[in-house]
Amino acid sequence: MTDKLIIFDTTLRDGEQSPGASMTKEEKLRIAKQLERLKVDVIEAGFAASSRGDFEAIQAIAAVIKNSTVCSLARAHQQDIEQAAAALRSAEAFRIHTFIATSPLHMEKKLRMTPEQVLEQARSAVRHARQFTNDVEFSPEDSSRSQLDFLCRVLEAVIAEGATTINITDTVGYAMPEHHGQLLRTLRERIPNSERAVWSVHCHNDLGLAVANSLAAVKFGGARQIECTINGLGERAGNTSLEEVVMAVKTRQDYFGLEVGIDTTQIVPTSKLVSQITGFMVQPNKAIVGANAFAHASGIHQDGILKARDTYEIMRAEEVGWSTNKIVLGKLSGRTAFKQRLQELGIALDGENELNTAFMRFKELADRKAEIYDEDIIALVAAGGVASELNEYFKFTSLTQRSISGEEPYACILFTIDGSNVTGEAVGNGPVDATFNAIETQTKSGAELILYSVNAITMGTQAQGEVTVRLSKNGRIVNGVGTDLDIIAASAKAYLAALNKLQSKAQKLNPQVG
Ligand SMILES: CC(=O)SCCNC(=O)CCNC(=O)[C@H](O)C(C)(C)COP(=O)(O)OP(=O)(O)OC[C@H]1O[C@@H](n2cnc3c(N)ncnc32)[C@H](O)[C@@H]1OP(=O)(O)O
Ligand SMILES: CC(C)C(=O)C(=O)O
Ligand SMILES: [Mg+2]
Repeated sequence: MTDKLIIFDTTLRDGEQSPGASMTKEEKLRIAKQLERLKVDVIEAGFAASSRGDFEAIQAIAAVIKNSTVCSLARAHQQDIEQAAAALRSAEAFRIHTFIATSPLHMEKKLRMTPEQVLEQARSAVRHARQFTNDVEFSPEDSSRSQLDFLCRVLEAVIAEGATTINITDTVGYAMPEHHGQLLRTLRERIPNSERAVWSVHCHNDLGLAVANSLAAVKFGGARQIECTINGLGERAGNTSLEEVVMAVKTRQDYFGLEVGIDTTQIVPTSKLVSQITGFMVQPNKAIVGANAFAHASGIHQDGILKARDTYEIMRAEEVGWSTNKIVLGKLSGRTAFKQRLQELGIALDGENELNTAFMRFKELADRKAEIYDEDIIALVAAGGVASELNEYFKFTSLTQRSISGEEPYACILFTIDGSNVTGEAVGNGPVDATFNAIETQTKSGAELILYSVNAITMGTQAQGEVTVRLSKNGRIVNGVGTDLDIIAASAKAYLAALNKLQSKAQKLNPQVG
């Protein structure tokens, strides 16, 4: 029978130790329910003794989660362990996770304890935890900088006291994959009662090696539990990322020979939820859950993908919860991808010559524009050239805007319509509303605003703001994006960009419009 790899998620405990990722009880509960849908084996819900709020969050999670074991962290202290047990009491299945540092540095400088005192405290913590549950995990903190002989003594002692999981930690992300795998193997070989426990790893990403170290511990050290977090959230540079280890073990089943119980189609929804709640954006090129993880921009790859997805995809986007992979049209695209997109848009061109002409126009446009959207292609084919696409019909010039407490915000915008200067003035419920009203006094588009979102694309108070505006008119929906240091000016640019798209569609349907 194939061995199972236990997935222990610590997004709600170590993940929350990320500066800025603190979560409310309700937010933790939402994430815990999603982790249960993802079918993680163990949810570390928090550190019960750390605060009243965390205690209550663990209690609330323990009360509703039925299909995953719920766990709380506790120092090797009687009171911490009792708090953990009290918070977890109503869970269907629960685990107490107790820990104490075993490295010379931590014992001497932080705990100010002798190794013998640490050994005794570890032993009595596990003994105490076993009074509340048969499921007790013990972590020697800073394992990778601990002395092997001492580690063996402590671990043999805690297993004898009834610890059922032994979690080898790389607390500061110091380990190297080969050594970490070797460490696990040596410990399991040297400790006489090692077979009585499940061996686990908990790695940090300070050198970007958390996933590699975890997988090495599984492959070469016999670890059968990985501690990880969604999006790799966690203290400092974060923890092992759940999505990466799970997909590595699943995609390379031939190499690992292990099963995971995770419903991988829930990976992307979980990643999005955690990102939305914590406000930590996922970088576009992040493995598995980044927006570009299944996107193809270059012609040779697009051609390969359209002929056989396996050429450039080792996993299916759908397998991890994306609706599909993406072919992004741009200056590196080739004829195959362009032709395919025309077909998807229902545009039939007459023979290879027309296709070649359209493709040349597309390349010319792509050289000047980062990404080519469907509206661009429609306009490009309809207008018979690229010129109309590149000339912005509505073009931003400048904006004056005033917001004074107690007064209605006012905006005055200068822009061009088909090359002629116009000025619009209006008030509104807020500065953005006033700006959009001012634009409408001149364009009279009557379009409905259905989405407005702001993103900071650089850091700090000098951040470039990126605004997306989605407009709807006569059943057509378009997005406009605008960037500026001034968020209101970015909003105006985004609104005008969306109007340009509506305009180019209208021109295609009725060339007299405008
Ligand atoms: C590697 C990790 O991720 S460990 C988990 C880290 N997570 C957290 O620390 C988040 C929650 N922590 C907290 O809310 C607080 O630190 C508390 C409530 C746990 C403790 O608060 P305080 O009592 O004010 O102690 P403080 O945080 O200042 O110092 C920690 C104390 O715990 C001791 N300690 C640290 N780890 C352990 C341990 N595993 N077992 C026993 N004692 C420990 C330290 O030596 C120190 O003791 P001292 O006060 O006698 O010097
Ligand atoms: C408490 C332990 C498991 C930990 O988070 C670490 O060592 O990084
Ligand atoms: Mg940690």
